[in-house]
Amino acid sequence: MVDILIKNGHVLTMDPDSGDLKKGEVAIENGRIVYVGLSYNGKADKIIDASGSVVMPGLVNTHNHAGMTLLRGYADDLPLAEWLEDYIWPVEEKLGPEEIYAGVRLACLEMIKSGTTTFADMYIHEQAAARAVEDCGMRAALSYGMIDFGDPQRAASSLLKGRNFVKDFNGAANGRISAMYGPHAPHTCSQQFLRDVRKQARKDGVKVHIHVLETEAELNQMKEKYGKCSVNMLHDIGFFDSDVLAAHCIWLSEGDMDILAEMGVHVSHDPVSNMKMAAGIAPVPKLLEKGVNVSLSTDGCASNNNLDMFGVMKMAALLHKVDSMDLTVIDARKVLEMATVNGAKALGIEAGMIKEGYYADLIVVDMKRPHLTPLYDIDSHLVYSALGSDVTTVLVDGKVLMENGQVLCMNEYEIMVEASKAAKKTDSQHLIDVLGLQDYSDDQ
Ligand SMILES: O=c1[nH]cnc2c1ncn2[C@@H]1O[C@H](CO)[C@@H](O)[C@H]1O
Ligand SMILES: [Zn+2]
Repeated sequence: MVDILIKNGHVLTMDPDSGDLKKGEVAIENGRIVYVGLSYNGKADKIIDASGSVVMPGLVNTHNHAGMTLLRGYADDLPLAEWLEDYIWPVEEKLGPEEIYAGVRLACLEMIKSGTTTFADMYIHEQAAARAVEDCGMRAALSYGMIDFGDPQRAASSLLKGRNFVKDFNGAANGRISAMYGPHAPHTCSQQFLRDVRKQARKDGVKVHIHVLETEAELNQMKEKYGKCSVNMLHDIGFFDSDVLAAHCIWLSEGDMDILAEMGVHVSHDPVSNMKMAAGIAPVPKLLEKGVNVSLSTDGCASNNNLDMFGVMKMAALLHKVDSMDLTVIDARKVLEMATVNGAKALGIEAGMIKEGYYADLIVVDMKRPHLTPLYDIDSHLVYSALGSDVTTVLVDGKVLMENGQVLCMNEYEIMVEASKAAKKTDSQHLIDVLGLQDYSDDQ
């Protein structure tokens, strides 16, 4: 007797060995997939009928600042440096662990509702993020965002926070949480600090998550300070390895791409954020050609402004088509791979494919919708037509977090009220709070 059997769906395994199963069955026991095939010969405690739907691996969002849901729309349409330095960083000072907990709960709700089962995060008060992930049942690779700005005291306290976070949370929530080190970026962290973090991560056996060359300003700053770009600087101090997840990677030279490929660095691509922040266009087709593992991500909600990976998939495809003026440069299947297989690979988790022995992290996408009719090509629909709201059922670690559009792992209403209240801590003059436009007080 298995725990769950998913029947009657079109199973997109994303596993090259099994391919797609037109009417497949997936059996789940103790959080793992124990059978993928045409017909399971056995009983199950629970049957999920996926008729008219696609069953596929849950999406993996490899670069987020989940607590930034609280800053959604807080400061838009500003130059990136001004946005970060004059608006985002000062307001983050006002947010404490309770606010971040509310913000990450909101992020998890939004991610679950749009088919994301795992995310990688880098932010402040990350213990609160861990608590939110533990409570809601998602899987996550979390890191404490560390910045020293060349100040040795700040370096020491940042590293201590990062170390404590790794000590307390790596492997937490029954293994659903893995911890990473999260040095912010090569231009906001000193070389010595980056060396120390690198050393500590190797010692602790955990991965590293960092922003790399998001802006041309970073490239210029690095050239001025070190006489070389971020990639060369990091390479020269021995920072790179196959345990490094580098977000953005926009301003790369041909040589930089070769270094990333040679060192096995994973690149997280944020097409929506990059367009919104006018940061530039990452050379994704070239990186893929060189064998770099490129995954997809939303970035934080202050630069996206939502966490819908379906939107990210579509934008990833469109951006590189128009950039190269070549429609064939990236196809729907490649984008799906980036959002599932490649994401799981970057985070080192046995997910991203529906495969025996892998975690039962999967989603059901309803194909019987007006904007998905008629249906010629499933990959095409998932990337170019589907929306996060087409996801009806979500499982993580073999637990059903959402079923038929009903979120089971948290109270949606309560999460929105709590997040709206937490946003008041920003002291923003513009906040239309829970007593204004978003008046939930009379409901229920
Ligand atoms: O697009 C971005 N570029 C650089 N930094 C960012 C971006 N989005 C968020 N953060 C900042 O990274 C830190 C992580 O702990 C936070 O301060 C967050 O505001
Ligand atoms: Zn970021």
